[in-house]
Amino acid sequence: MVKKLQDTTTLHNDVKMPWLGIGVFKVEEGPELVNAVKTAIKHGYRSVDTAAIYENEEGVGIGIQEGLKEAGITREELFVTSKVWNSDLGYESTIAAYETSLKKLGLEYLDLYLIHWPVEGKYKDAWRALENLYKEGRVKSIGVSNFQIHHLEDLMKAAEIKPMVNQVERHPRLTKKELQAFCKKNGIQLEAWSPLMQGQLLENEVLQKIADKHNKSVAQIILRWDLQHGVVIIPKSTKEHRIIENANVFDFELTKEEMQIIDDLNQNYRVGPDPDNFDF
Ligand SMILES: NC(=O)C1=CN([C@@H]2O[C@H](COP(=O)(O)OP(=O)(O)OC[C@H]3O[C@@H](n4cnc5c(N)ncnc54)[C@H](OP(=O)(O)O)[C@@H]3O)[C@@H](O)[C@H]2O)C=CC1
Repeated sequence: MVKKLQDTTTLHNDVKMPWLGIGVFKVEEGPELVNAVKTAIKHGYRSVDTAAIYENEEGVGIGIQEGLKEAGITREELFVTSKVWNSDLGYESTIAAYETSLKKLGLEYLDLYLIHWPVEGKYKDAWRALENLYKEGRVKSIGVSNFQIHHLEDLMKAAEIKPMVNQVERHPRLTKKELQAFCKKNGIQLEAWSPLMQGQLLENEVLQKIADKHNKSVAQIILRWDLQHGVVIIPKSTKEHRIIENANVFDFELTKEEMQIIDDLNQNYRVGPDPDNFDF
């Protein structure tokens, strides 16, 4: 059972990944971004999730440097994720994209590098690039994002190394039960993006009732539900009180019945694009 903010899950290559990190999607370069990353590290977060397409890797890098300094911890104590964007998928272009991300972040390596979207006809070459970066020791772990079961099956047929992580949209309205089971069976760690459904679930009455019972917020109930399902979470907030709130999910436990009630909220409803039907 996950007990504290700095607890980790062990990926199939034995790398340890924190169960909880901060996401920074849609946070533009500038002081708000730098502060969010710094504040998260100050409050004990040890994982940061960004992507080339967010166009904020430079600010994330500054936030990391300042956060490490203020918290008095080393780079090795932090887990940093970025993602290669669709237009860069390809062998050489993916390697080049990795270099660019490192440069922008001001880092010498990433803990996790992901293929952002499963662009047909492109993700296998990109995966070979990730495998080589990994084999050369230039990235600690590699994975994918927005991959459905059939994408994973297809990739694994050609792959030498199995993805360590699959980061997908997941929240109580989109529980992805089959994908979760598939990932578990194959030793692929599932990670939830938009775990709070971008803030759209926070008024839900069913969740509010459970929250009241535990004297917690709806956001905390959802995040706890993920953790108890063995899913890594990266909620985004730029506000200090919410950054603290979202990390305060290690001192209570949902009952089996409560877990089931939340599972039953599933409607296969997405806030983001469909990985089987996107055109970017
Ligand atoms: N791989 C992929 O394709 C994708 C990955 N991601 C990653 O996942 C991360 C999280 O997903 P994201 O889409 O940002 O959405 P989230 O589900 O994390 O929701 C973020 C929204 O909820 C608000 N919020 C956060 N905490 C609370 C709280 N405790 N109470 C009330 N409101 C709250 C935030 O506002 P405020 O900041 O004002 O607090 C923000 O508007 C991203 O930042 C990104 O790193 C996201 C989308 C796609």
